[in-house]
Amino acid sequence: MQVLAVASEIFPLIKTGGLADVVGGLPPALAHHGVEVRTLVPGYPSVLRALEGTTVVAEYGYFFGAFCKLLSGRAAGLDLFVLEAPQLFWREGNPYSGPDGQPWPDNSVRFAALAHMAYLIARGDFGPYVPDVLHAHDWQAALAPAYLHYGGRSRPRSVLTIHNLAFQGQFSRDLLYAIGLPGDAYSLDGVEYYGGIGYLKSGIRFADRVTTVSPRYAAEICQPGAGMGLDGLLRQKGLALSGIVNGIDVDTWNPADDPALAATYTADTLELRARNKAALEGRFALVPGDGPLIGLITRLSWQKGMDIVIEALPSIIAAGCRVVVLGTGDAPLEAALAKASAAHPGQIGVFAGYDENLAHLVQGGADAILVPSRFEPCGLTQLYGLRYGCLPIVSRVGGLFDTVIDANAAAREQGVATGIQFEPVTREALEAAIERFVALYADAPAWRAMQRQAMSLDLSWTRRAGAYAALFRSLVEVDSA
Ligand SMILES: Nc1ncnc2c1ncn2[C@@H]1O[C@H](COP(=O)(O)OP(=O)(O)O[C@H]2O[C@H](CO)[C@@H](O)[C@H](O)[C@H]2O)[C@@H](O)[C@H]1O
Repeated sequence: MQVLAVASEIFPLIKTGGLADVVGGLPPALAHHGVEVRTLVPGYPSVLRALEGTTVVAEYGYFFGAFCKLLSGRAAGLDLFVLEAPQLFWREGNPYSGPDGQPWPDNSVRFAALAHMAYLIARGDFGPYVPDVLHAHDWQAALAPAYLHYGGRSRPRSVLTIHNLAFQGQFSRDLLYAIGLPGDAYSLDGVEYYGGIGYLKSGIRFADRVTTVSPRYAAEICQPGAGMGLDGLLRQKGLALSGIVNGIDVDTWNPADDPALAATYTADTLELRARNKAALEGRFALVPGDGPLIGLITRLSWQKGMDIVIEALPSIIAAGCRVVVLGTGDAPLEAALAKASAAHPGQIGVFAGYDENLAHLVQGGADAILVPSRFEPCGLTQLYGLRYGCLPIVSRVGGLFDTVIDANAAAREQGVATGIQFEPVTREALEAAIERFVALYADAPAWRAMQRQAMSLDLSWTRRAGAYAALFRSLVEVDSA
């Protein structure tokens, strides 16, 4: 079975967050289930530099206002289609925003072009390649099912995966013709969304199946609040909406063989983690010690609950913990963290930036990974934490709820506990969770047992990809029945 995926990020070529990990991790895992994936991505500089065995599939003098080529080739072991359109995508740095941190003003056109190219490939313009299923990720790709619909095509079937409902891609209605949609598409039952054009809304409306990245989040987004304006439409999808928990790349994230660590280790050699902890103390200029060390690896944003962490930092330090933060994002949160670090020298270390290797060292050296999100579709950092025996302290939402088993008395008795959950997302609840963490950590045999349990879980994409393969097959089998 052939699947055409389309997305704006793919690890290891271009990444701003978890979307890239998923888009890069799924294809090799789906191959084990007999599903061949080719992924269409924009021709960013980093993608074009990595592309090998390139062939030109098609060339357009004028495509969404730009000269463009559709390339095919391979990079980092992935089969790719690349939309090379220098006017739209030859921009270094963040794929969505300029050096001033503001979204590129032409994002509407850039990602409509991407989705439209996916549609052209999907409908068979570049045969013999014709996919059985089109799999679009997030708002940047979400117009593709709408193009299929307005192009009069019901095949191939389409799946939209929502990684984060907070990013919806809403643009002016004046763009309708410029992005190649007919006048009648602008209706409540079409692409219209609160007086504009909603890219994610269009994908939800027209995809045959909508998935999100955990069952709990799939249920949450059908409610007002977490539904962020789309809950009504999502409720209407009924059984066509489901949640599939993300896997992780267990080769890239493997404590037994991780070049970013000072010392590699397994569940049987957990004492070696101490060397990573020492390396982490060095990197973050912390006072060395045996006391509990909490790590955070995150976008600094409201979603991730960072304002609450900042409020709670004095009590977290007073409880005897040290904290390292690896994060980038909202300037006021970055400033507040720098201030907290200056107020608690040697206790709070902050690296305001993006550093993939340092993320691995945090997972390999910290005792716990804190993920206090207000909402979290799945979350990957807690999964990496489980794999590294860096036990997650998480809010009880979305994928965090689905993937961490709270260390309550019953769970500990049965030996299934893997972390700590708390609710609501408030300073008080977080502080109470930290108290529980400190007490659990002090009971070294119990802590070790939880670490071993966490590290024994199968979090691999190979396992999770089976659910996607089954979904794709169910769509194709309906057709051939
Ligand atoms: N400063 C930094 N330096 C280095 N690495 C950093 C970093 N900040 C973040 N990262 C990395 O970026 C990724 C973040 O992934 P998450 O899933 O936790 O959140 P994100 O909100 O980006 O993803 C969205 O999509 C994913 C994928 O579906 C969902 O899991 C999630 O809930 C949803 O919000 C991880 O690989 C993490 O290690």
